[in-house]
Amino acid sequence: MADTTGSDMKPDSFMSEKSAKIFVAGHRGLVGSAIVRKLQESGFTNLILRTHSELDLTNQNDVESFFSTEKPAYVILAAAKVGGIHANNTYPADFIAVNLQIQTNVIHSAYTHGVKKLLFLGSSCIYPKFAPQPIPESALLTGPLEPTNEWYAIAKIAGIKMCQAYRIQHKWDAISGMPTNLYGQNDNFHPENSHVLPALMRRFHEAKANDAEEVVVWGSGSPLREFLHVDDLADACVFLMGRYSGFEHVNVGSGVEVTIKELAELVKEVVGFQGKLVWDCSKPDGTPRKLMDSSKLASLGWTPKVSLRDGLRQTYDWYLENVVQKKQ
Ligand SMILES: NC(=O)C1=CN([C@@H]2O[C@H](COP(=O)(O)OP(=O)(O)OC[C@H]3O[C@@H](n4cnc5c(N)ncnc54)[C@H](OP(=O)(O)O)[C@@H]3O)[C@@H](O)[C@H]2O)C=CC1
Ligand SMILES: C[C@H]1O[C@H](OP(=O)(O)OP(=O)(O)OC[C@H]2O[C@@H](n3cnc4c(=O)[nH]c(N)nc43)[C@H](O)[C@@H]2O)[C@@H](O)[C@@H](O)C1=O
Repeated sequence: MADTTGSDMKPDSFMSEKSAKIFVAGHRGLVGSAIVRKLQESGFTNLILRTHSELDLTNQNDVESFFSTEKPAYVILAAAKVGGIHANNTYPADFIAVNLQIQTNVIHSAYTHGVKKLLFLGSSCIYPKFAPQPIPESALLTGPLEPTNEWYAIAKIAGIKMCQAYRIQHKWDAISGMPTNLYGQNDNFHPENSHVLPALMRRFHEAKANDAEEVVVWGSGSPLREFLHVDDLADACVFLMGRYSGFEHVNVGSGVEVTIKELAELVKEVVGFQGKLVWDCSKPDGTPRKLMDSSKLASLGWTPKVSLRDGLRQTYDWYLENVVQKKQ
C-alpha cells in the first residue's frame, strides 16, 4: 500500500534528463504555455506538443495511438476545460464530462505506455465551500462543495484519486498539484467565460478606450481570492516534477489574498481607468474565501516570486501588445 504521508517514492532524475521526451498537454493555454517557457529556460530540449485540433484528448483511441507512437518519458497535464464562475455555472455537463475524459485518457495511456512520471493539475475549488482557512491538503472531501463549480471540482477530485489509485496498484509515479486562482500572459480574456482578473482587465481597458463613466463588476465585491502569477505556478510545476513523489496532492498558492473589490481597484489603477465601479449583485459571489495553506510546498523549498501588482502590470503590458495591438 502507498505511504499516505507522501514520501513513498524517491523523486526521480527529471532535472538531469534535459533531452527526455516531455509531453506538455494544453501547451497553448495559460498554464501550459508558461510551463513550456519554464522548461525551455531550464534547458529541456525535447518537448512534445500537440494542439487541440492535432490531438483531441477526449478521444480515447487518438490518445492511445499518440502515446503508443511518441512514448514520452514525462507528462505534465495542463489541458482541461477551464473557465470562470459564469462558465462553470452555465456549462456543468461540459465541465464534468470533458475534464473526466481528458484526464482519464491521458493518465491511463501514460501509465500503459511507460511514462515515468505524470503531474496532474487540479484547482483550489476541490475543497469544501466552508473549509478551514488557510485550507490544508487534508481538507479534501470533508464537506460540501461550492455549487457554482462542483461539477468541475468533482472531475478534478477524480483526477487526484486516479493518480493515487495508480500509485497504489501499479507503483506508478503520478503526482497532483492544486493551484490557486491564476493569471498572466495567454490568459482567456473572454467577457463572460473568463476568470475575474482577465475579465476586469479587458472591461476596464475597453471602458477607458471608450471614455465610459462606469464599469460593472459582478457580485458583492466581498469574496476573497488568492492570486498566483502563472510564471510562479510553472516554476512550482517543474520543481514538483524534480523534487516531489508523494501520494498526497500539493497546494500551490501565493499566500496573499484580496477581496474582489480590492482586486477591482488594483486593476482599475493599473489600467488607468478614471470612472467608477458598479456592482451587479445578480451575479454569483461563489465561494466566500479560498486561501490555500501552501506550507507543505514551502517546506519542500519552493516559494513564489511575483507580487500581484507587478504581475498585473506585466499582464496588462502583454494584453496591450498581444491582444489590443493585434486587433488594430
Ligand atoms: N486558470 C486558472 O485560474 C486555474 C487553472 N488551473 C488548472 O490549470 C490547468 C490549465 O488551465 P489553463 O491553462 O488556465 O486553461 P486554458 O483554457 O488556458 O488552457 C487549456 C488548454 O487545454 C487545451 N484543451 C482543452 N480541451 C482539449 C482537448 N479536448 N484536447 C486537447 N487539448 C485541449 C486547450 O486547447 P484549446 O484552447 O485549443 O481548446 C488549451 O490549450 C487546468 O487543469 C486547470 O484546472 C487550476 C487553478 C486555477
Ligand atoms: C480558479 C477557479 O475559478 C472559478 O472560481 P472563482 O474563483 O469563483 O472564479 P472567478 O474568477 O470567475 O470569480 C471570482 C470572483 O470574482 C467575481 N467577479 C467580479 N467580476 C467578475 C467578472 O467580470 N468575471 C468573473 N469571472 N468573475 C467576476 C465573481 O463573482 C467571483 O466572486 C471556478 O469556477 C473554478 O474554475 C476555479 O477553480
